[in-house]
Amino acid sequence: MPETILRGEALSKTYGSAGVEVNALTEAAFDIAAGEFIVVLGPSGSGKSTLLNMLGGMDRPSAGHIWYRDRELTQLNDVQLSEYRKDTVGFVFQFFNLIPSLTARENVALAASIVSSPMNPDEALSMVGLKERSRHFPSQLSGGEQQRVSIARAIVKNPGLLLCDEPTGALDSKNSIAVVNLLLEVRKRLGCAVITITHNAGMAQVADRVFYMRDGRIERVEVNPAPVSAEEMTW
Ligand SMILES: Nc1ncnc2c1ncn2[C@@H]1O[C@H](COP(=O)(O)OP(=O)(O)OP(=O)(O)O)[C@@H](O)[C@H]1O
Repeated sequence: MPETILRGEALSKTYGSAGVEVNALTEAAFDIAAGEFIVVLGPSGSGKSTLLNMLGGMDRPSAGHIWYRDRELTQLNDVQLSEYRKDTVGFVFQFFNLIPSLTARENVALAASIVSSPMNPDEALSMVGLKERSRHFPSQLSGGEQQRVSIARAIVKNPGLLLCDEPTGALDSKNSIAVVNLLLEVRKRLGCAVITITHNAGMAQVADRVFYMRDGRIERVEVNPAPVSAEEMTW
């Protein structure tokens, strides 16, 4: 039985002050195992990003508890939470967020330079199939290639957790399938849990489990009895 690495208990997040409060997340509870691939689906405003922000230590819940392995994130001080974000969590964003003045390799090497046990940047770029493009700047790469560099930047940390916010949102179907394929490959090679928000319900076909969110709640969780490969997905 794979080890549970993330656990949430009665997790809630309220934004705003009295009178104009938004309950972005309400009493979310979950267990996520090492190596699991979780897809989070839900309408706009249903709380997907809020949930991801809590898991990545980018924000703190208003109530409830989160554990990463045996550390309760909700008990960490700001410095400890920043260490957790830096060393444990890889982030992949919709619009890549690469530093335009740095080459692909420099973007990856910069991430490697600030963590405690990084992978070799060239190895990370090889894993995403971009070793030969390592001297290119982001503007010299296609969207799909930029997203692969951003995945290399996330995995060079050797993260226990890879959090993706609409990783295919800016890509065409061919590049989207390639990115999903890569996320599955990374999960297999590194054994990290992958949690990805998407508006493309097709991605649910590759997931181990799908979290369906609505009005700030994890409305239901479905186990996928037969996850398919990225190539078999209908996009
Ligand atoms: N910093 C904030 N201040 C105030 N309200 C916020 C803040 N962040 C999110 N919200 C509100 O919380 C609710 C959930 O937002 P969230 O961004 O988590 O939804 P989402 O499912 O990720 O949406 P989308 O698919 O559009 O990105 C929304 O009503 C949103 O307006």
